[in-house]
Amino acid sequence: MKDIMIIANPSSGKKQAEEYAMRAKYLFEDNQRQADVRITECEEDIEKYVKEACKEKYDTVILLGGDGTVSKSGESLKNEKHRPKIGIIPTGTINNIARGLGISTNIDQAVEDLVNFKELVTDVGMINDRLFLSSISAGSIPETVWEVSKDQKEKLGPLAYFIEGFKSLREEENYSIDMSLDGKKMKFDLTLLVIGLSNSVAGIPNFFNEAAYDDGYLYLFGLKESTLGEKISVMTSLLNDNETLSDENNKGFVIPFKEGSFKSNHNLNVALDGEKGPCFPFDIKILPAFLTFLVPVN
Ligand SMILES: Nc1ncnc2c1ncn2[C@@H]1O[C@H](COP(=O)(O)OP(=O)(O)OP(=O)(O)O)[C@@H](O)[C@H]1O
Repeated sequence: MKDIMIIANPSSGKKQAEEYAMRAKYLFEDNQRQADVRITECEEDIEKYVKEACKEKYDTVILLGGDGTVSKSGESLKNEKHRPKIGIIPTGTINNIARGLGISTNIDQAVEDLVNFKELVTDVGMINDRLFLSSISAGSIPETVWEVSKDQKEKLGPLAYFIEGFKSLREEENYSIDMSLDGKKMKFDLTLLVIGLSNSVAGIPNFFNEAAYDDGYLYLFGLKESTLGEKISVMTSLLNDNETLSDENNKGFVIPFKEGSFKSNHNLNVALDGEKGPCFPFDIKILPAFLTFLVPVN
C-alpha cells in the first residue's frame, strides 16, 4: 500500500494549486509521511490519477482544486473497490464541498489541518448513474451557473455567480415538476429546485441548516412563483429555521428524503455540483457512508 497521492488542478481558482501541492508534500514529509505529486494537464487527468491511486492502493488522495475537481474525483471512485481517503485543499472559486465538510477556505489553514485531522465517513448522492457530492439544482438561477465563463470567474470570483443569478431573476420561469419522494407522489410549479447533501449550497452556509454529510438524507428545497418580498421571507426562514418550511403549502418548503424520481414539462438541465448536469427526467438517491474525508479536528 502506498501512502499519499497529491492531485493538483492548476487551472482552479487563482491558479495556486501547484504551489500549495508542493507545500503540502513537504509538510507531510516533515511528519514522516510519503507523498507523490500529480499535476493535471487537462480535465481527463483528474480521473486518470484518481484511478491510478485506486489501482496502486494509495491510503489517501489530497485534491487541490474546486468543486469541479472534487466532484469529478468522487465520480471516478464510483466503481472502485479500493477508495482512498480524501483530503481537500480548496484552491477553487466557490469550494462548496470543502465548506460543507468544515474544511477551512483559508488555503494555508487547510494545508496545516491535513496533519491534524479526523476521518468523516460521508454520504454521496447518485443522480441516474452519476455521483454528486454537493447539490443538484434546477430553475432559472442554476441555469446561469454554467453561463459564468472562466474569465468572469477569475476576475470576479463568487461575485460572478451573484451577478448572473440576479440578472436571471428578471427572466424567472415556472416549471411544472412531478416528483415521487420515498414513494409519496407530489406535483409543484417551481421556479427553483435545490437538492443538497450538506448544510452548504452554492457557498451559502446554513442553506439546509439541519443537513449533515453523514445523516443518511438528501434535502429538497422548492421555491414556488413568488414576489420579491415573499422570496426574501422564504430565504430568511431557510437560513434561520427550516422548521417553518416543513409545510409544502408554503411558497418555499424543505423535505428530507432518501430516494426520488423527478419529471418536468420542460427539457431542463440540472446543475450538478455547480456544473452542467443531466436533463429531466431523473432518479436520485442517497448512498450512505460511501466516502471518507479528512476534516479538521475542530
Ligand atoms: N489542467 C487542468 N486540469 C484539470 N482540470 C482542468 C484543467 N484545465 C481546465 N480544467 C477544467 O477546470 C475546471 C474547473 O476546476 P474547479 O471546478 O476545480 O475550479 P473552480 O471552477 O475554480 O472552482 P469551483 O468549482 O469551486 O468554483 C474543471 O472542471 C476542468 O474542466
